[in-house]
Amino acid sequence: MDDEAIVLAAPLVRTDPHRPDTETWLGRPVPEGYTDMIDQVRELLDRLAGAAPSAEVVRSTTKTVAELSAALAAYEVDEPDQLSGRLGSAAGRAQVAGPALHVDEVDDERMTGRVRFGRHFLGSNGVVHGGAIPYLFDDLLGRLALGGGRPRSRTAYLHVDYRSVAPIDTELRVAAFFDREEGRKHFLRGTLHDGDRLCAEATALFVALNPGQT
Ligand SMILES: CCCCCCCCCC(=O)SCCNC(=O)CCNC(=O)[C@H](O)C(C)(C)COP(=O)(O)OP(=O)(O)OC[C@H]1O[C@@H](n2cnc3c(N)ncnc32)[C@H](O)[C@@H]1OP(=O)(O)O
Repeated sequence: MDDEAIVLAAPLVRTDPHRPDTETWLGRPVPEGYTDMIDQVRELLDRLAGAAPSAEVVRSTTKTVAELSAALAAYEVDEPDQLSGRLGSAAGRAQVAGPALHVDEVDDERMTGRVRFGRHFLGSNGVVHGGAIPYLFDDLLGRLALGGGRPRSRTAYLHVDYRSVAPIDTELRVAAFFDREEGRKHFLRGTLHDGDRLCAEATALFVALNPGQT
């Protein structure tokens, strides 16, 4: 097994000091174990990306996943009642489209945290897919854009510079900064580091929505 294969086969380790099992959403308690379920789906996506299964395992996995989809379909809700992507203190807001981002510190102007991209986000050679990094920055900067009592806003542009490769299955550091405000325009920037090494940085404009604007 070469070094790259060893990295890709490393055990999945996820710890979430902010596990929000007691969190409420829309005044109702989040079902116990909800974030564990999301973690398991993340792990499933990582295992799926990394597996070359036998036909028998393909058949049984297809059947099991179809059964799980049917079970969840019975609980489908409209967007305002959705939990995934809405749990602010859960890793990655409990949204599996992006990586499990853990926010460590946040104030009105700054946010820091950690993120680990699993095998699901592999591009090639043990490196995170380039498309996954803008997702991370949009989410990170979008959250800070909403901080400090600022109004809802949408990303007008997001510019990402890839400075060096970002490895998967590695805890990376993220930081976001609220740079300045010009009327409805909010300028933010973010960084992604592996240790002291800068992997990527981003600048973004978020435009505050006018009343009634979706
Ligand atoms: C718990 C929840 C946490 C959530 C975190 C996740 C956050 C995710 C955030 C998103 O991803 S939002 C989805 C992606 N973005 C969009 O779909 C936005 C699509 N675009 C729009 O809806 C509108 O173009 C936009 C609201 C951004 C702006 O349209 P408006 O009609 O409201 O504003 P307008 O076009 O008049 O522009 C206002 C100012 O911004 C400037 N501007 C707008 N777009 C720009 C641009 N692309 N580049 C440079 N400047 C831009 C524009 O020139 C102008 O500058 P001035 O006031 O100085 O004249």
